[in-house]
Amino acid sequence: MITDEVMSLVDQGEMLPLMEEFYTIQGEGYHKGTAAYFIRVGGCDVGCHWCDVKESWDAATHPPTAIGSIVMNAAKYSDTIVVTGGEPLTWNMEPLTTALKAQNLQTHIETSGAYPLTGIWDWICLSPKKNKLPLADIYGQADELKVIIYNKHDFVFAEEQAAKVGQDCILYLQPEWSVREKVTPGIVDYVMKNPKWKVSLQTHKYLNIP
Ligand SMILES: C[S@@+](CC[C@H](N)C(=O)[O-])C[C@H]1O[C@@H](n2cnc3c(N)ncnc32)[C@H](O)[C@@H]1O
Ligand SMILES: Nc1nc2[nH]cc(C(=O)O)c2c(=O)[nH]1
Ligand code: SF4
Ligand SMILES: [Mg+2]
Repeated sequence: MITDEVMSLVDQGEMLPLMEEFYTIQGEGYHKGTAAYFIRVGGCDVGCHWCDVKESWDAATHPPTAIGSIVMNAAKYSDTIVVTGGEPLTWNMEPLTTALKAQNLQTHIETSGAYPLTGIWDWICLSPKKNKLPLADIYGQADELKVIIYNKHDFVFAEEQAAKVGQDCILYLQPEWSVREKVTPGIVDYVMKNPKWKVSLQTHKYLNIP
């Protein structure tokens, strides 16, 4: 049973519903190919029908875990920590990232931006979703924009989202995994015609690693 005290610590971000943590290679986006320790926090109500971690959605199925123990594990493995989910911004990321920075770790986040940006981040990967758009404030903070391409309209959505980020934000189109064979030729063609975009692949899935 989860006590009121634990619920209050989760509300403050001192504990987080931890789904899994693993040391792997960042598979996607700007830092692809770089070793990093992943912290996957449960809880997401954005509801992408093609989400590749639906098991993360229900926060109640993931044990509230003290951030001290999460950080202690992370520091053993890597100096680059990727916080993902689920939707990590469901929770207050201030305590976790403050503790990671106190250990001199680089903090990266993978987020849909659907909830207020909390925490101290060295790298923000914003991956906007049509069904729950990012809040206005995060666009100017994003270091990379990673739009998932599932169908043709997603290119239109990608341009709408790119119009909102800062000048230095790096722009990626990433095929939705289940339709990758169908959509990848269109992405290749689009990037050659619109070279401000780059292709991002989920390289960890090709490498058969987490
Ligand atoms: C599982 S999400 C978790 C973080 C956050 N909720 C988000 O969506 O950015 C991590 C990254 O995987 C991407 N992603 C999820 N399912 C995918 C799929 N089936 N194919 C390609 N990318 C996917 C998301 O867009 C996001 O960039
Ligand atoms: N290797 C690897 N790289 C990733 N980049 C973003 C991921 C995520 O699920 O947020 C992810 C992931 O799950 N595994
Ligand atoms: S926002 Fe992220 S975790 Fe949530 S459903 Fe979409 S891809 Fe999955
Ligand atoms: Mg993933």
